[in-house]
Amino acid sequence: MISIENLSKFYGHHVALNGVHLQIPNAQTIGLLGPNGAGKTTLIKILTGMLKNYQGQVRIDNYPIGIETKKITAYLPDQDCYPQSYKALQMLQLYKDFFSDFDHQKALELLDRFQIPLKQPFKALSKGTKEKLQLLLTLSRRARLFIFDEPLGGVDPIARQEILDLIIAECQDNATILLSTHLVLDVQDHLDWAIFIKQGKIIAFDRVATLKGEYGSLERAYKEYLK
Ligand SMILES: Nc1ncnc2c1ncn2[C@@H]1O[C@H](COP(=O)(O)OP(=O)(O)OP(=O)(O)O)[C@@H](O)[C@H]1O
Repeated sequence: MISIENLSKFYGHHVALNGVHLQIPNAQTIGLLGPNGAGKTTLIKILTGMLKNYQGQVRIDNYPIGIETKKITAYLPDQDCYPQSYKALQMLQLYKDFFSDFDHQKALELLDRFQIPLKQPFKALSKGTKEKLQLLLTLSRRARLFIFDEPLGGVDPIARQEILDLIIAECQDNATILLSTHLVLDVQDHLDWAIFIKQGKIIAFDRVATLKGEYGSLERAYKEYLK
């Protein structure tokens, strides 16, 4: 699904990604895990076409990053990208107008399921509610690749599990999910694969079942690899 060869990214003299190689399989849920400043967001920005100035080869579904890859990739942008005065139903309309693969009915059902207030503008929603709304908009696209950069930080633990279950359900429809998070404990039972990244280098890329078998838990493996 995602093929990355010898990818490096410099910000001035600072190296954010350093010779990254990754072959990410189709229809799997992959955690992108690493400490602050490891290069996770930089990698995601390259995959979503937001960063263009890099060295190496990156392909999604055999296409170089561009219009074709953007069509099949649903990415959760940060909150600043949203019209702050829009209410939830206006957000749905915006997505419907913008993305031909947007499933409006599914989004309506998820609005109800997550009890998103319909009368408040985006800017008046709590942090966690904003995150839920953004997530459900992203998940309502019929994309082949979903990329989430730290989607769960403001969400309470019960909703977090519900959202993770929802994300995983997408994968059963043959989508690939790349999820960057610091919440290793919360996601460890939801992931098929884990990428450990540190200082711009891939430290490990393995099946979560293998890592759990070897270290007892994904969290322990994370600590061992990234200490
Ligand atoms: N626009 C930028 N200009 C200069 N340096 C940058 C820029 N963006 C990121 N960096 C640097 O590149 C490195 C990787 O940053 P990145 O945001 O990709 O890390 P991250 O793993 O997403 O971190 P976090 O978990 O804290 O979000 C860091 O050292 C960061 O300071």
